[in-house]
Amino acid sequence: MTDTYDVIVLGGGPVGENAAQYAVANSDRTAVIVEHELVGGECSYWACMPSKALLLPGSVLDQARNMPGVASLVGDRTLDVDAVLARRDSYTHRLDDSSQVEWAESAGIDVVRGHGRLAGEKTVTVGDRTLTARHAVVLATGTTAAVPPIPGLREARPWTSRDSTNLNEVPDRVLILGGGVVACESATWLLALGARVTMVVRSGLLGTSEPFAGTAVADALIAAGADIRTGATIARVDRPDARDTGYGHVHGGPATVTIESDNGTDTLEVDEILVAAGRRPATDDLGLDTVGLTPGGSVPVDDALTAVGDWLYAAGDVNGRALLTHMGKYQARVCGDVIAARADGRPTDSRRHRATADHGQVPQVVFTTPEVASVGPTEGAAREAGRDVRTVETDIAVAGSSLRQDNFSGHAKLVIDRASDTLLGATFVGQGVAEILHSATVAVVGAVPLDVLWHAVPSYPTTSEIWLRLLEEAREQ
Ligand SMILES: Cc1cc2nc3c(=O)[nH]c(=O)nc-3n(C[C@H](O)[C@H](O)[C@H](O)COP(=O)(O)OP(=O)(O)OC[C@H]3O[C@@H](n4cnc5c(N)ncnc54)[C@H](O)[C@@H]3O)c2cc1C
Ligand SMILES: NC(=O)c1ccc[n+]([C@@H]2O[C@H](COP(=O)([O-])OP(=O)(O)OC[C@H]3O[C@@H](n4cnc5c(N)ncnc54)[C@H](O)[C@@H]3O)[C@@H](O)[C@H]2O)c1
Repeated sequence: MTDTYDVIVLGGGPVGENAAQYAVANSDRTAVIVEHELVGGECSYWACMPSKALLLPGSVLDQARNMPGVASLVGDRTLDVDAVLARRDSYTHRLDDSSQVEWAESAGIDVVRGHGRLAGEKTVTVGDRTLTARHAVVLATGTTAAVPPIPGLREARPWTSRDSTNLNEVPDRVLILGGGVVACESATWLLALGARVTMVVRSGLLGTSEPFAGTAVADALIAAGADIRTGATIARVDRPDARDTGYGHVHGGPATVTIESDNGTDTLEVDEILVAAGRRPATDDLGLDTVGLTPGGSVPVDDALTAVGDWLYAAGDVNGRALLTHMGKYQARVCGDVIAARADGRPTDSRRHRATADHGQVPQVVFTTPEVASVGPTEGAAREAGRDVRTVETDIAVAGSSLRQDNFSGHAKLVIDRASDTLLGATFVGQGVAEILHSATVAVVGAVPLDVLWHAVPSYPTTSEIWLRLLEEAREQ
């Protein structure tokens, strides 16, 4: 086994895999992925895949309940919890990464198990082994769940997203701390699986989205039974019988949680606490100090994903640019292309060598019921950035969306750059809007003028007809 590779990648999540693949593609370059847990990373086993597998059955049930001819078959039946969890397990391969390792090997990429650390320029240690890179080291170590320093919280062994996505039993009473994406998606599936949910939220839900998105999701969660405490935080937690029972099991006896809110102080007894309060970059123990970087924070990079010289790169969650799998994999493609070009002595000044979409062209879908699909800045963010914008918005119950389910409700908004009359951002809320997001992403990235978009005719009857309503509104302004 060699200890010298052209490219060394630390972290075998979706981003590390893609960076390695692109760096060696169509060449005789060698690469190794160093992974201390499972190849496939957070996304495959503890984040995107299990969460989406848990969410879809609830969404299908909701659609069925709103579809005459099907609703009477479903009645007031609830989800088959065992079947939902079994399907989730099939997507996470029961935490077995052998198929991902096989993929790496088939792509000519070695996998080394263990914790990797930088040890100076182009040098990585894994246990007592020292690896040397001829061309590049890529940091793709992702993030871990942040647990705020609230008295008694850490000692209570609360659930994090790893537990809620890998739940093996449904706690009866769950308190969720946070109002971001993890909190809203987890609340959606926990309610659908029969838990009683209280959310403790500092301000509104989905705070970085258009405000109507958070309101729609909050209304839906409340309708499903959630108790949402806004303007609230946890002051302390007491859980005398906290135990390490493993991922997705209730971590001991009940917890008493003291909640401070605009309405005063309240205590609540719950069976589990889910902390969904953001992420921390996995850089504490990565040897960043050996190359002049500061441990603990995100690794700053330029648009070529370069962190130090022309050899150290950071892609995906670890650089803090956009904590999303698709954006991390996009960065990995850019990063791999840059490594390949530099190794071959080719120029790196073309568009494919710059992760420009990171700057205000980031698409995201929140898979709640209703879904929230957005790209680019909100109106507020655009104005804060000094852009001169106009907006159009409308409720969506066009022919196509109304056909999807009775009582379809949804809302859409475009943020338009006044000077160029092109789209900067778009937000859609409603059942099934995830699949129309890419049309907006193409319009934003392509800077398509609205009078050109007018000629992109949506098919009838589809949810995409919302485009026509929005463009009509824009024309009338
Ligand atoms: C509950 C949840 C749901 C999500 N759902 C979505 C979604 O639907 N869509 C979406 O786009 N994004 C989603 N995300 C975000 C997504 O999971 C991340 O953006 C994505 O996993 C980032 O990929 P990554 O490869 O950068 O990091 P990770 O997936 O975190 O992978 C990093 C890898 O590095 C390894 N590692 C870390 N340090 C070392 C070291 N020193 N040595 C060796 N190995 C190391 C880790 O074990 C891990 O395998 C979700 C996140 C959460 C928490
Ligand atoms: N569908 C998706 O694309 C998807 C799904 C899940 C997660 N993700 C990504 O994963 C990342 C992490 O998600 P997240 O929801 O953990 O983070 P987040 O940053 O989206 O939300 C964190 C929430 O916790 C709250 N919070 C933080 N500290 C707190 C404290 N001390 N007290 C009370 N509240 C506190 C914040 O106000 C916010 O509401 C996000 O960047 C998200 O984009 C994406």
